[in-house]
Amino acid sequence: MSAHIAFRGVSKRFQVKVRGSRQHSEFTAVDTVDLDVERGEFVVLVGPSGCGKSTLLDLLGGLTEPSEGEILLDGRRITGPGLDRGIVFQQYALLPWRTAQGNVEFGLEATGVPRRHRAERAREFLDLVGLTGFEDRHPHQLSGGMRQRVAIARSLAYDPQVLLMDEPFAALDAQTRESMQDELLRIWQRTGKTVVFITHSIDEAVHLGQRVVVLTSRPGRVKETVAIDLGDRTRQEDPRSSPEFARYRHRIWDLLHDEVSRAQQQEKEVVGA
Ligand SMILES: Nc1ncnc2c1ncn2[C@@H]1O[C@H](COP(=O)(O)OP(=O)(O)OP(=O)(O)O)[C@@H](O)[C@H]1O
Repeated sequence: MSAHIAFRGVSKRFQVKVRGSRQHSEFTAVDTVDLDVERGEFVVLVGPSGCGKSTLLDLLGGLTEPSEGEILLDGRRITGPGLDRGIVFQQYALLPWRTAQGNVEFGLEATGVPRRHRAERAREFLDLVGLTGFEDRHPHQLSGGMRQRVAIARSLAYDPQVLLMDEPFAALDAQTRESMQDELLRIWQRTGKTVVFITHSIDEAVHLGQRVVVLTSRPGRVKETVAIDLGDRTRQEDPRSSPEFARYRHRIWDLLHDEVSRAQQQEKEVVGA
């Protein structure tokens, strides 16, 4: 059987202006990526800054098209955005003039959910992310973590098969971030969504992922995929402090270390060019 999500030889090149000239050159951001994700899986992508993580997620979201190769969702080629994929970015992208409830309902307006069901559905998903009682607050009346919960509720409410998350917790303080990670694991267990998650944090990757995909420095390729076998983290007292957790953290750190050094060298070369 074919995978739920399949990247098949996916490359992405951008045209960039050559400095001091009118000419353009091609810049390879992502190079021949092959990756399968199973239905209901939680996959985390890590890699040095600029290695093409967001580009891969944008491709999967259909926000941009591959220069080569294709991405299949249940065997169908992705050619644009769709309600089968929900995206949560680092910045909340909420409508400031709408309440939490209104923001979640907004996500449902495009899906043809009848008006009378929208309010009920929005309440249900706000409850799922622990925001019962905050329905009538506007984004500026909510904390960063709460705003991100609204964004997650909005994405989940229209029932996408896949949740794409681009550093969704990066702007949060350490404690809020950890509790959001646990919240997300619970939501993932309850909803059975497929999650593709980007992070810079090795701890976050190990805590959340069933598999962590380590990408090379630019152009992004799959360097190695690490299967994480830590059991159900939501049932453990302090899962981040176990020796197994430390071993996975070190393994991924090791894989990333060389790539980050290479990426920093590349940056210096670009600045010095
Ligand atoms: N529209 C674009 N035009 C030209 N270059 C682009 C474009 N979008 C991204 N890039 C370049 O492609 C490379 C990959 O960018 P991308 O944002 O995917 O990296 P990333 O791994 O998500 O980075 P970070 O971890 O810093 O967020 C970068 O060098 C970036 O400058």
